[in-house]
Amino acid sequence: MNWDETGPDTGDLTDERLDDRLVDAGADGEDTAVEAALRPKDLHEFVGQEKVREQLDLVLKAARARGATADHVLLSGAPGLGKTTLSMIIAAEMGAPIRITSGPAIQHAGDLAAILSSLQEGEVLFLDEIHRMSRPAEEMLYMAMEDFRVDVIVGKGPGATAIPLELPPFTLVGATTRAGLLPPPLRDRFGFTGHMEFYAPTELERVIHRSAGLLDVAIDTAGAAEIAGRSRGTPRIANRLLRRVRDYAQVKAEGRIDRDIAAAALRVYEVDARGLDRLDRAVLGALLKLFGGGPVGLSTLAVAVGEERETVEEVAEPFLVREGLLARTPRGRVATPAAWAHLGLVPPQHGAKGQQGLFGA
Ligand SMILES: Nc1ncnc2c1ncn2[C@@H]1O[C@H](COP(=O)(O)OP(=O)(O)OP(=O)(O)O)[C@@H](O)[C@H]1O
Repeated sequence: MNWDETGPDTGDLTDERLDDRLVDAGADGEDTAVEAALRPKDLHEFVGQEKVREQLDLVLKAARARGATADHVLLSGAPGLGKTTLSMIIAAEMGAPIRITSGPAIQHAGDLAAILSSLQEGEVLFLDEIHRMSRPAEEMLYMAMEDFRVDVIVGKGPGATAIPLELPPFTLVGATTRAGLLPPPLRDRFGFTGHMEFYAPTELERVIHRSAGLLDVAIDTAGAAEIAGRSRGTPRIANRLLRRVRDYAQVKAEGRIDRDIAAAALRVYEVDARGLDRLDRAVLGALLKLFGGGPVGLSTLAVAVGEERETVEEVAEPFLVREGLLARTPRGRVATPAAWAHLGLVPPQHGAKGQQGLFGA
């Protein structure tokens, strides 16, 4: 591979393109529809996350044995790792209904009071992105979680009065991508906290085989391994890549997925063997080819790939850092030896490093 063949061609990395990123761990419209069908229905079917599963199993069994409502549960972890799925499993295991809402949807304490006061006894309330709730709603939640009671404020100013409202016992399942952002008083009110880890490739293979079965797609072991290796440790991405590979297999291979078909399909969709897409490779390519592997400042790197600073920092970099391909240092972004190897390039010899330090952070 040389520079002339692979210069960072970033012309069409528009916002719409970013919305369509196959390797984005967030849910899109198509996911929402299909995910309902692919969600495991009980803890037994839920793949991986052994620790969380084992601990949660105990919490739920003990609550059932006591005939009590389960303790409040906090689930933390990156998008697409199964927090919503687990909350539904908690409700199913407790034989309870579930109400699903999210922090950003609750901007006023009154919004939360309306939801809480309409819960049934034992109901599971799933609050996604709990760290994004407004402060007054958060404070109302403290009392609701601890005492199953809220104070509804009626009126304004000096004449305002607090009317206490008893709530039925319920189980709050809070989900957050960043447990560290939760104020300690909120974190402390959860009886159980489960941290969801990225999945190992073998676990993702199991997710893919399970989903292929539900979607009635024929896939062999090597085909599932090929998709798993490109799924960035995330079941949502694994399921999405499986659906795209299925499309390709239907058109080109009578619907059967093996290693070659999976690899060929994902080449078409520009997801490489390690799960990097076009944006990731453009960032890495610019860092290596234009700046000799860095250090280079984030703004300079962003200009080089024709993207916003935030896009590079928030969309591309987290996975590159996680994969050990890029490091954020006080002097700027630096490529690791693995990055050179991944793009099939040879790092410059020491003499060529005269550029270092020219590009500020
Ligand atoms: N452990 C698992 N086993 C099998 N499938 C899983 C597992 N975890 C997640 N999935 C599948 O991945 C998809 C995404 O899961 P889910 O919606 O629960 O993720 P999430 O962590 O709630 O994401 P977000 O934070 O973006 O809402 C679903 O289709 C689900 O079926």
